[in-house]
Amino acid sequence: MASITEYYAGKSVLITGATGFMGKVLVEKLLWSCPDVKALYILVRPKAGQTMEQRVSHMMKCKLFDRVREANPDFHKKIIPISSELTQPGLSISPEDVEKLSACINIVFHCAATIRFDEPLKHALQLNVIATQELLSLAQRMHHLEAFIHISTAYANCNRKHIDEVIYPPPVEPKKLIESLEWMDDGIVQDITPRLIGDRPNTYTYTKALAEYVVQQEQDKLNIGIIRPSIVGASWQEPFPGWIDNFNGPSGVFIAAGKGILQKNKRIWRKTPKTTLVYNCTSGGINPFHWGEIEHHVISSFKRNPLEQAFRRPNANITSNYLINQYWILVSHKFPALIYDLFLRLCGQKPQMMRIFNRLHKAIGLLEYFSSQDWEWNSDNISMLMSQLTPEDRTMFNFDVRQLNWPEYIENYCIGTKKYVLNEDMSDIPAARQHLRKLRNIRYTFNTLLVVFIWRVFIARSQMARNIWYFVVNLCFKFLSYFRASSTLTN
Ligand SMILES: CCCCCCCCCCCCCCCCCC(=O)SCCNC(=O)CCNC(=O)[C@H](O)C(C)(C)COP(=O)(O)OP(=O)(O)OC[C@H]1O[C@@H](n2cnc3c(N)ncnc32)[C@H](O)[C@@H]1OP(=O)(O)O
Ligand SMILES: NC(=O)C1=CN([C@@H]2O[C@H](COP(=O)(O)OP(=O)(O)OC[C@H]3O[C@@H](n4cnc5c(N)ncnc54)[C@H](OP(=O)(O)O)[C@@H]3O)[C@@H](O)[C@H]2O)C=CC1
Repeated sequence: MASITEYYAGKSVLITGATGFMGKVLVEKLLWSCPDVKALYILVRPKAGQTMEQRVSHMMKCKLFDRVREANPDFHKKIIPISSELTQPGLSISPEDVEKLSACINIVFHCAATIRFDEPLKHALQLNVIATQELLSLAQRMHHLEAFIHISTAYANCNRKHIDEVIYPPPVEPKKLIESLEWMDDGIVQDITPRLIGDRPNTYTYTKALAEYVVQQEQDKLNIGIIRPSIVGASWQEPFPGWIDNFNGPSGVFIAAGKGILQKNKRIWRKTPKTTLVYNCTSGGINPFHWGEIEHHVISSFKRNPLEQAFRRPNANITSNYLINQYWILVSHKFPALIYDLFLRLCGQKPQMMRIFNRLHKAIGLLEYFSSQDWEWNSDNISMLMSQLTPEDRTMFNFDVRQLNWPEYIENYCIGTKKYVLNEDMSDIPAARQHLRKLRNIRYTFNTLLVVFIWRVFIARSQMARNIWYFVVNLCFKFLSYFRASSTLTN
């Protein structure tokens, strides 16, 4: 049997979403571990004032590609960008490019998607479902296609508690939904979205479930693999530990905790042979790690490697009680944010803390569905795949999460958010630690002053408080006199 590296030798691969988080990692891994791959065709759109070419050249300068660049400075020659806007008919690929792709592509990886949890249904449907249909049509025109790999999510069927590696019946026939949404204006679609998505939390998981069904419909014509990752965080080992470039999933919450703007949070739990092969890529069943443990390691990691200019010391205590949670949001988030914004105003600066907290609460609210429940994923196909690999491939393409050391991983993850998301320098750590010590001293001083103030108010107003105070002071004096007397006797 050929090794994976041998399999890819001389092959042409088409990748959608190559400019995204997972797509970039895939491109890097193929270039590194399959150096004889013939070409990687990537579908890219112009964006944010940058042309397709500028975006690709910028992407290839990313630190992620350091080892590939070192091994082969001409690696960019293997990356062939194809202009494409996935929401347009025919993916807006030019006829010449369609011809080119039809003639040469051997493997397709479909990574592109909108992963926003608040995406309007029409747009999520357009990108996650209709674009997938369009890509499948294109794939059928490819004369040498060997596999179509669709990246889904382990949460596509999050309305179920036990999830097997099968395609479940879709919540609605995608074709019918597409037809009916076509004539509706955005307002109506927004109104009926909660009814349509039913027991799923957002349009993302809903449209990803529809996309799986759409892909499955082509199983007689194509060799299909559906990959369902759960939560993808920073890189584990390759190309180096801790690479991450976005705030998605738990990353934004980790950063918020590190910056000290997440003091209390709602209870979060552990997440714990066919023509179409589905792979549930999850770790909960084989190497579980609880959200509570993650919290502990994130906080201690950020205490060792603090983020710059933290608002407060890293913290994120977990509570399941709604009222306590609301209390802490008020006392620990809104009140300090108001004071800080007032301070900024007085200094002639723009207030920003309240805006940051509001955004954070919105994000936490959207993530809560996933962090507060448990799912059980069957991962037999993943185990089967692992058992079929040669020992060399198992090392080169290691996805055995049993070997993952969570505390070490979380440490690298937190450092990764500092270095690659916030672009902070590791040499600033002593100054950041000094800043944390200053924050701790401010907190101690503030708490002491607060206690003294409250006590003074009590003493002024209550006879009982005065009596207690005199009793305690008296006790202290007696203790001191006893201590003095006994030390004089010993001498
Ligand atoms: C210590 C605690 C330990 C416990 C932790 C527990 C955490 C629980 C987490 C559970 C995670 C579960 C995830 C489930 C994943 C499903 C997996 C998938 O399939 S798919 C993957 C899952 N998909 C997702 O995760 C997507 C979830 N995200 C969303 O849906 C949206 O971002 C949003 C609705 C949350 C905010 O929308 P909106 O308000 O419109 O804001 P925009 O997005 O437009 O960003 C505007 C700007 O702000 C920037 N920025 C963003 N966040 C932060 C931050 N935290 N801070 C600072 N900045 C942040 C952002 O870069 C941007 O900057 P720029 O480009 O302008 O310069
Ligand atoms: N990240 C995670 O935790 C998980 C991700 N997944 C799945 O993995 C896949 C990749 O996710 P991830 O890399 O995190 O997502 P990103 O948001 O980082 O990347 C999305 C990619 O899709 C492209 N894209 C979006 N809209 C269009 C469009 N209209 N036309 C052309 N390209 C477009 C983006 O291009 P551009 O740069 O131009 O915007 C980008 O390359 C998705 O299918 C997602 O469902 C599954 C489970 C977990």
